[in-house]
Amino acid sequence: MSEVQVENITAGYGKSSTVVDRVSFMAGAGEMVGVVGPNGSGKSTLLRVMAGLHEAWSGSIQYKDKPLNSFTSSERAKTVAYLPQFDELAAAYSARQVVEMGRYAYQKSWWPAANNKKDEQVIQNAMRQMHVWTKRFHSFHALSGGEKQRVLLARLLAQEPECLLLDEPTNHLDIHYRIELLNYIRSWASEQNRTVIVVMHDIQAAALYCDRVLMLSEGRVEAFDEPAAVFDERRLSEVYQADIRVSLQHEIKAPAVYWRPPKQEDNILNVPLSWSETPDQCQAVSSVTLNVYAPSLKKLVYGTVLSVDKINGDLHIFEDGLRRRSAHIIHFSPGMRIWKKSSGPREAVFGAGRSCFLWLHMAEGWPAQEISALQLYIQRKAFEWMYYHTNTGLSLRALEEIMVTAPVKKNETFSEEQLHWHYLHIGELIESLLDDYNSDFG
Ligand SMILES: Nc1ncnc2c1ncn2[C@@H]1O[C@H](COP(=O)(O)OP(=O)(O)OP(=O)(O)O)[C@@H](O)[C@H]1O
Repeated sequence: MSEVQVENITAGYGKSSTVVDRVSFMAGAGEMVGVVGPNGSGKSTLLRVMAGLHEAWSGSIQYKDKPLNSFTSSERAKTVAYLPQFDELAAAYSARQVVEMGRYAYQKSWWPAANNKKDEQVIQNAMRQMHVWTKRFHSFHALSGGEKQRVLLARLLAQEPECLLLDEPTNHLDIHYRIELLNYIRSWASEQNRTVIVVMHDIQAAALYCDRVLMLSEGRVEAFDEPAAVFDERRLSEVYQADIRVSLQHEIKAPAVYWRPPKQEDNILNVPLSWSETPDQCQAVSSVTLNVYAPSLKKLVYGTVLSVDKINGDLHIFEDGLRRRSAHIIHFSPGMRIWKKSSGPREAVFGAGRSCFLWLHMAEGWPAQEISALQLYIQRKAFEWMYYHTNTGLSLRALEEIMVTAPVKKNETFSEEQLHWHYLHIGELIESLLDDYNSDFG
């Protein structure tokens, strides 16, 4: 059983610049742990410390309860194999000779020693696994970037270590080999009960393949947990300083992580959406029943909205249908109008000019925990759809302030197929509402 324990590691270069700051985590046998974080956050330095190639200022590393600094060099080679981010071999070795280097720790004389049967078998297997056996007589320097990377990985496998430390192993690999490599190291860890620690820039791959993820930011541990817990979009956006989105992927039970190029600021009208308790500016025309989740209130409010044919300011939401209990007001930009679909009470669309957004609503009451998964799923898909396919004029943040709820019955539960159905149809539903809206107001 292999196990890696990193305790309070602080490391850096020169005298003062701390690059890795009190990092602790552990990885168990059979586990694949991804190390993610922005450029310069200390990932490679941490890996070099773990490989025993860079000395930490303080803290300790243990493999199977044995301190790294107590290993002999051949014990270390049999325990940990490290793939650096950049590895340019100076001498003109053949691809096979590079892989043979992985057997160094097992040989009794100086390399290149005559390989025994076992060495031969391990070298061949490793090269075949990495699809470079046919390249064995080629000069390492004459290989493509991806072939070099696969030869270097074969060298690590030939080392037969307990733990692989890989610094961006999918560098230079095309999608086919990237998937193949990740599948391979994933099963190498699970089937042989060994450990993989892998630095990854591809967050989506980390979400798909890793059991746990260590996120570093400025040398410190920002999070260490399962991918779904670490890849929170606010955290990702803050750490990477980018607009990163995460949504549920029901088919593969991993979060889908993606990013967007920044939008031109002047294309976004940031409508201030806020809530208040007083209904005095209300212009009531007729009433519509809505369920609205107000993140700022952290609860579902449902009841009657006094719909108005023109909203030049505030939309009021009451917690009861009789307009007695506290009302909440959403402030809209001037000129925004309300439009009600005539065919039924289930949808209401509000918009300004050609833009609009949607509320799905139902009068049924429900316990928040039962609705939340479906509700969050649908509202995210709906807002994504609106953001990309319509000119709402609203920032995504503003859109998110008002959430879509779905028609559900009390105590109803949802299968994945139902969720999927909602996902597929929400776009069409919005599209048809938009068509109606545009023919009325376009
Ligand atoms: N040999 C070195 N000497 C001095 N400073 C270094 C050295 N190697 C790295 N650094 C500095 O340490 C910091 C962390 O570097 P490191 O390579 O560990 O980060 P990283 O998270 O792996 O980055 P990247 O994602 O770009 O590979 C950087 O600011 C870098 O400039």
